[in-house]
Amino acid sequence: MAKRIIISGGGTGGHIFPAIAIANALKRIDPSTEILFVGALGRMEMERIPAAGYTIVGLDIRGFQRKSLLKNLALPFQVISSLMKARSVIRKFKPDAAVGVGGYASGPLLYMAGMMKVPYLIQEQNSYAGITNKWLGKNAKKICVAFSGMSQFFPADKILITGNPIRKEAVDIAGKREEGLSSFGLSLEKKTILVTGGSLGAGTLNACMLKGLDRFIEEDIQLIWQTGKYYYKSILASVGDKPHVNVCIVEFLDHMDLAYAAADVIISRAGAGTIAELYVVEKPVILVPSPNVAEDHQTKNALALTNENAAIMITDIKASEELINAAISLVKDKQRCTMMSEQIGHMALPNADEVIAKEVLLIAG
Ligand SMILES: CC(=O)N[C@H]1[C@@H](OP(=O)(O)OP(=O)(O)OC[C@H]2O[C@@H](n3ccc(=O)[nH]c3=O)[C@H](O)[C@@H]2O)O[C@H](CO)[C@@H](O)[C@@H]1O
Repeated sequence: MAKRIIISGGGTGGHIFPAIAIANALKRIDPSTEILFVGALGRMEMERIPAAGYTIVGLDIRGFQRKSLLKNLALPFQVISSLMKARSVIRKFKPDAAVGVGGYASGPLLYMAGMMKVPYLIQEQNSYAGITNKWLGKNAKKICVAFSGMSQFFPADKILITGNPIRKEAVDIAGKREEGLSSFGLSLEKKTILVTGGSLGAGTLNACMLKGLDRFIEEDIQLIWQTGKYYYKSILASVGDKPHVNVCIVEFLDHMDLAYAAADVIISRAGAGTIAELYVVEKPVILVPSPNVAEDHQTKNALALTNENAAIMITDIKASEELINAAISLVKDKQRCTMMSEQIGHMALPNADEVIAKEVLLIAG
């Protein structure tokens, strides 16, 4: 009989896209699987999940606001109302299993799933687990992770190292270089650097690109520059409405495959999902880990690559000084690019999406 699965979580692309990858794999294995997403109202998942063709229900839940304690006054009420809504969603949808990918909505949904005896699986993308996932891990049937050493956060007998699930369409780049460059209005003859700050963009990378823009233009190197939603308008205001022909500035890349295919070199934050994709697209990459994440986990993500000579890492603090020169010399160094592409390709854990989907179906009975 067709299984019914709830997938919960979101907040940033780092949680949303693995969730979509798992859903797509569930559908590939059994197209009759019924999937319902549960996210947080007002967050990115409320747009991205329907765009991927799935139904989502929103809970009115936010995280703890460290910057404004006043804003937390409503938090206990939000938690209670989210738990009630999670209970009614579970009652109505009657899932055989639930999946949590992290983000605000995972907490109330998985807690209620546990209370209502719905078996659940957690997918943890990072080498560090937050407090909610650690707590939810106790009652999980399975915890799928991408890094070793996760038994410090979760019961060892429930852990399965699967790697991070990625959307197949985001990394399907074979034969798409020309289409990719044309889609960004760029020339096929010139070297091209893709700059991505993860799903929300990165202030440091944007500042570096602004500072180095003239250097790239002098060197006749093309840029696909993803700014992120929050920075887009101010970057355009600084660069001017009509940037140089070598430069394509976008708020968000809807077709990662075309951007990856067009790039000779990639400059990126070190989010776990992006890294899992970089393993597969096999391009030379410079990682600038975000210093603003729990336990500095992006540096750990990046070190896994630099230890294998599979990427260059530049710290956030040194980026302003070093990034532009490093990128220009890398894109001109064919031999180093080839070596780095080979090394990064060895790190892929393919088919994480299907391995996880099979585990979900297993716990769903
Ligand atoms: C600041 C922050 O909290 N970052 C965290 C967040 O990163 P973030 O949300 O940036 O997520 P990742 O880097 O893991 O993945 C980004 C995802 O967004 C997609 N994408 C990105 C840009 C774009 O324009 N279009 C697009 O589709 C990428 O293809 C990728 O699938 O979640 C990750 C996974 O939990 C963590 O490792 C990061 O530390």
